Amino acid sequence: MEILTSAEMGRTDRRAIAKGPYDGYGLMRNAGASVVDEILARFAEVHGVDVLCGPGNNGGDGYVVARLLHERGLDVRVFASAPPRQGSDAALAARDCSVRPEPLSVFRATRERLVVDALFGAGLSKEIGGPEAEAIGSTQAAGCPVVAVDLPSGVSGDSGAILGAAFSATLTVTFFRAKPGHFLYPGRERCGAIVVADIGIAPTVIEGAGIKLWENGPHVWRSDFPSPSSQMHKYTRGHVAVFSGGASATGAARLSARAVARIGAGAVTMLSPSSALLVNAAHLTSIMLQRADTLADVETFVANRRPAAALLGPGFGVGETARLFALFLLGRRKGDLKGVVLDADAITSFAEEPRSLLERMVDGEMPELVLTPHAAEFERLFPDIAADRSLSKVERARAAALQASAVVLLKGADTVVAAPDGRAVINANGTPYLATAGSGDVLAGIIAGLIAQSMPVFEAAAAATWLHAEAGRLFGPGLIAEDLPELLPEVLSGLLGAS
Ligand SMILES: NC(=O)C1=CN([C@@H]2O[C@H](COP(=O)(O)OP(=O)(O)OC[C@H]3O[C@@H](n4cnc5c(N)ncnc54)[C@H](OP(=O)(O)O)[C@@H]3O)[C@@H](O)[C@H]2O)[C@@H](O)CC1
Ligand SMILES: [K+]
Repeated sequence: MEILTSAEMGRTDRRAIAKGPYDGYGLMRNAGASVVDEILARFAEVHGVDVLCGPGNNGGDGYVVARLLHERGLDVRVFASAPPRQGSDAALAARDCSVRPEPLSVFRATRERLVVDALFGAGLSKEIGGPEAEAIGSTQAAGCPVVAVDLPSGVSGDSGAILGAAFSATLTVTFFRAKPGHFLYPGRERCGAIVVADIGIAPTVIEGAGIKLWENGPHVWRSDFPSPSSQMHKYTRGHVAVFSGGASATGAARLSARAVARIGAGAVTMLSPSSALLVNAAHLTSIMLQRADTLADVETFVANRRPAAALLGPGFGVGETARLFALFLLGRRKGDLKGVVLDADAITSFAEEPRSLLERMVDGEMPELVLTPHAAEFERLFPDIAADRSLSKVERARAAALQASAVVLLKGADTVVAAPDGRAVINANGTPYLATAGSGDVLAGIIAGLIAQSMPVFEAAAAATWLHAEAGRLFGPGLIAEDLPELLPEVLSGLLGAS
């Protein structure tokens, strides 16, 4: 499913109205009716409903909800912060609603009554204060259920940021398509359950509108997902080079290598410094092992063994060696090396001299780059982008992707993957159990393994994020990173079997 910004949704509304069959008030009636359907389906025991209406069209939806619930015999009260603008669709909705509005300043939430939050939606333009903030405080204190119309008021639809104060909804009903603020934190945790309602806008209305943001899922990348054929041998299924750290830091790279193998790459070679060869040898079976202390060692390996993808960073150590190896790999030709994944220490290694990475020579013949920073690593490599508080997480990842000519996977509970051409996904199937040591090493391995199997890099990074999260969900409590590669076969069976 596409995710639309407020501006894109506004354009979509206008196009839909121009195309028909619904005018603005028609769409608003459909929107209100869809909220009422959800309320009746989910809160059957509620008899009293307080509908809080703002001055814009979000408030207009609220008047429709109030009218329909009143017509069904529920005890409905309406509290309005300001009257709708004359001539607006909201004014029509208010006119048709026979429940007389009271001023929002007299509203006090009670535990037994449902609150419908129709104060602000897509048009939230400044911090919430005054009676609206008091209404939010009173609702939180009462602990009553809250149904948010479009967005919980106070949550920015574009960034998920909270402007002053925001409702914590039990349910949010949004229209046509979800907005970034439904998926990006902190907004996401304020939405409760999310329903995307059909209000009579045809999906074709956004065709050609240049929407480049999606909720991550198989629909985004399934057609590029590798499926092995009987004609393949282990090297055509992709050979991945994974770089190990020193003797006391080898576990991270082994987690990565295990994930590379489990995601279906045909062969994995661990490139290890001499100091760690014995430790790695003691732990590896199907994964090959190769000594690599110097750049010359890496050059020889790449020339002779031609890995399809390389992963550098997990447990590797920060410094000159990481920079040297990374820039060498990125200087190959794509025919020899499809892609390079730089994770963890490899990202931090460029913090002091980002230009050598960000301004490297790039042409279409060079290996693709995937960067997988968490927030702190992102800040080290892209301090200016990270400092710009006006940017949403999606916009930050996109700006970084453009600057680095790389796919950027910005981690978190709401991981965003962005490509230099502006395409981006927000991941929504994560679980808190994934926040465990080594989890990121496994993710990086899955990406490298998919690239080696010829999956395009943006799709590979998006697929890896989703599969990794699915594995985490499958295991649940008690998850450690070692479990994740072992769960991939089951996740893959579900994915490949279902299609
Ligand atoms: N046909 C359609 O398009 C459809 C639209 N639909 C519905 O319309 C909603 C969007 O409507 P909208 O654009 O009127 O914006 P909305 O969120 O109601 O607020 C704007 C008003 O609030 C004010 N305001 C903002 N922030 C404030 C603050 N902190 N404190 C105080 N005031 C503040 C702002 O003031 P201003 O910024 O102009 O000064 C303006 O007066 C959308 O979310 C969906 O629910 C559906 O019915 C389907 C069809
Ligand atoms: K709202």
